[in-house]
Order: sequence, then C-alpha cells, then structure tokens
Amino acid sequence: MTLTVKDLTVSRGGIAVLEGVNFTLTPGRALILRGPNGIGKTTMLRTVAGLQPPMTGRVDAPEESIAYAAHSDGLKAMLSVEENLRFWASVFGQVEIDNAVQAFDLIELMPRLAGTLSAGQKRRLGLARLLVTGRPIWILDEPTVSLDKQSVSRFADAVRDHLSGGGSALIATHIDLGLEGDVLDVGVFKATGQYADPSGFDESFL
Ligand SMILES: Nc1ncnc2c1ncn2[C@@H]1O[C@H](COP(=O)(O)OP(=O)(O)OP(=O)(O)O)[C@@H](O)[C@H]1O
Repeated sequence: MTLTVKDLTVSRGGIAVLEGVNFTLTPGRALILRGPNGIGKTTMLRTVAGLQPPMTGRVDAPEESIAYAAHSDGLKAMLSVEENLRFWASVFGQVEIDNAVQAFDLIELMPRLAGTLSAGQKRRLGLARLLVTGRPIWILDEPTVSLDKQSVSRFADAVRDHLSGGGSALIATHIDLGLEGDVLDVGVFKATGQYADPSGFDESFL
C-alpha cells in the first residue's frame, strides 16, 4: 500500500506553514521527517493522516490504511493496560494483542490502570497500540518522547519488523533511531507567503 503526497500545502490557524510537499512512501520503507521546532512537521503529519484538511494538494492512500500516533497518547486512564489494548484492537476489528505486548515489554504492566503508568510506560502502551491496529502505514510524531534507551531500541525493532512485513512508516523525530530510511528535510518546503486558508477552517480546535 503506497502513500502519495502531491503538491501539498498544510496550514495551522489558517496560515500556510509548508507548501509544495511531494513524496511517495512505498511498502517496506521508512521516511524520516527532519526540521527545526515549529517548521510544520506535526501539521504535515496530521494532514497526511487525515486529521485536518490540506490547504491545497492531495494525499492518496488506500482507505483505512493509516495508523497515527501523536504527542498525546490518548489512553483510557480508567482501563487497564490489557483493556486499553483489547479496546483499541476491537476498534480496528482485530483481536491479537500478544505481539504488541511482547514488542513493548508490557506483560508485567497488563493489570495496571493506564492512568497510573509513568510517562515512558504510557508512551510504550501508546506505541503498542499501533501494532494492534493491523494497519500498514504508520504515521508517528516524535514517538520516542519519554522513552529510555532500551525502549527506544525496542521501538526501533518494532518499526523494523513492521517494515520487513511490508508495512511503512512516516516518522517525525529529532533523534537518530538507527533505522534505514530516507530522510526528508521539511525546511525546504517552508511556506513563503502567509495567506489565510480560503476555506476559513480553523483546524486548531481539533
Ligand atoms: N493551534 C495552532 N494555531 C495556530 N498556530 C499553530 C497551532 N499549533 C501550532 N501552530 C504553529 O504552526 C507552526 C507549525 O507547528 P508544528 O507543531 O506543525 O511544528 P513542528 O515542526 O511539529 O514543531 P516541533 O518540532 O516543535 O514539534 C508553528 O509555528 C506553530 O507555532
């Protein structure tokens, strides 16, 4: 399943932040997004994931092929780790959670309420949810925030497994994950003119 981005302009608060973005992400590949704070990586990822509309241009991906993991983990605090994973799997029509538990070393945390986890443990659970979606295209925004060295390495292994199984990943990260992949410096797409979104849509409320 290939993701294609064509002549994309993305905006925050009605202002274009990146324009003329083009790339193709094919099965088995990772594309690492780089760029300074505030350049528009999150905005681009949200647009590619379909969480906000493009200002101009297109994102082509097969329906229901994208799983998105953002800064906020969005876990259900009053459900256990196991219940969170089972709930998330059921949302995506899946039942299998064992791979996710193993990949992120969650077995001992399974009975714990998600709300009682440390920041890094929450992040591990948030990332484990990607595996239970069964979706091939992962879009990840700073996935390693709060993770210790060992968990970063586990995460990189999970991405490698995903790629070797024919999945793909678009990742904004400031650290070197040791993954083989193409690097896209989004700074070159910095919008030159600041113009209001003609739709008047302010996605900042989403
Ligand atoms: N809700 C919002 N309304 C208006 N502007 C916003 C909003 N959220 C972010 N911005 C601005 O949009 C621009 C792009 O922000 P974005 O979060 O996409 O950058 P980023 O490259 O992901 O940054 P970082 O590396 O710090 O995470 C920034 O200038 C930011 O201040």
